[in-house]
Amino acid sequence: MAAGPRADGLVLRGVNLSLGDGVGTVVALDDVNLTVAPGEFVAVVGPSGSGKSSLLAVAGGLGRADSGTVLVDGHDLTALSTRALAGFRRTHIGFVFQSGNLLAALTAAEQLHLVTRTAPRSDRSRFRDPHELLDAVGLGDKRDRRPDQLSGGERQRVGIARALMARPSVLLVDEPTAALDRARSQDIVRLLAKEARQSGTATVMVTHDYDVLDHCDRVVTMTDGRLTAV
Ligand SMILES: Nc1ncnc2c1ncn2[C@@H]1O[C@H](COP(=O)(O)OP(=O)(O)OP(=O)(O)O)[C@@H](O)[C@H]1O
Repeated sequence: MAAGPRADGLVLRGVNLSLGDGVGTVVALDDVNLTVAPGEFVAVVGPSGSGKSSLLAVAGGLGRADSGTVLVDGHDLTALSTRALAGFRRTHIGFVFQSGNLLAALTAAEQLHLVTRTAPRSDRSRFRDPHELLDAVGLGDKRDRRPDQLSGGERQRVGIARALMARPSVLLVDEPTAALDRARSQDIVRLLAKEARQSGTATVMVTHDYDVLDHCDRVVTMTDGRLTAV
């Protein structure tokens, strides 16, 4: 695997991305530069359509930039083959989505165990203990519940725990509080801040929720594909 210059956490340098083709082309990312240190918690705000989801996709290797560099723990994602990128993503990058994206038939503990079971044997030693992790996110007593037996905030906690199973270097979080009331939103973002610091995970959260920004170390704004510090 190609290693770039040593740079822990997440580094985006001069990243450009256009989407669509012909007359419909949109510049989703325009010379984006962003560094998130291990343990740092950065929020990304900005209008709808400004490129926030594109930023998470490129930072997490779900999509490829047209140009520029994306480093995760010093590894240049742009230099990896599609196959190598999929393996790297599984062990180094965690994703948390708006709805939690849980499997309806599985209990909270089973959602976490599944991550271990579907991973190659060589990756298994790095995983955290599902029970300890569910304790850490405040769900120790609800580990045997399925998603329909959990509240929205609890489902989101399971999603966060699942994303942290492989001890990722980078955690990418897309609007985690969109479906939650104010008190639960505060709890969830406080949990993300605590986990970022304790586990040293470089964490990026896209949000429209200005009430939760106090828990973040830094806030950056996307406007028309350009990133600026607040
Ligand atoms: N597959 C696509 N083809 C063409 N244009 C696209 C595609 N996906 C997104 N876009 C456009 O790229 C721009 C950035 O979209 P993106 O989803 O990154 O914005 P966003 O800030 O996450 O928006 P929101 O807050 O509404 O989720 C928008 O103008 C969007 O319309």
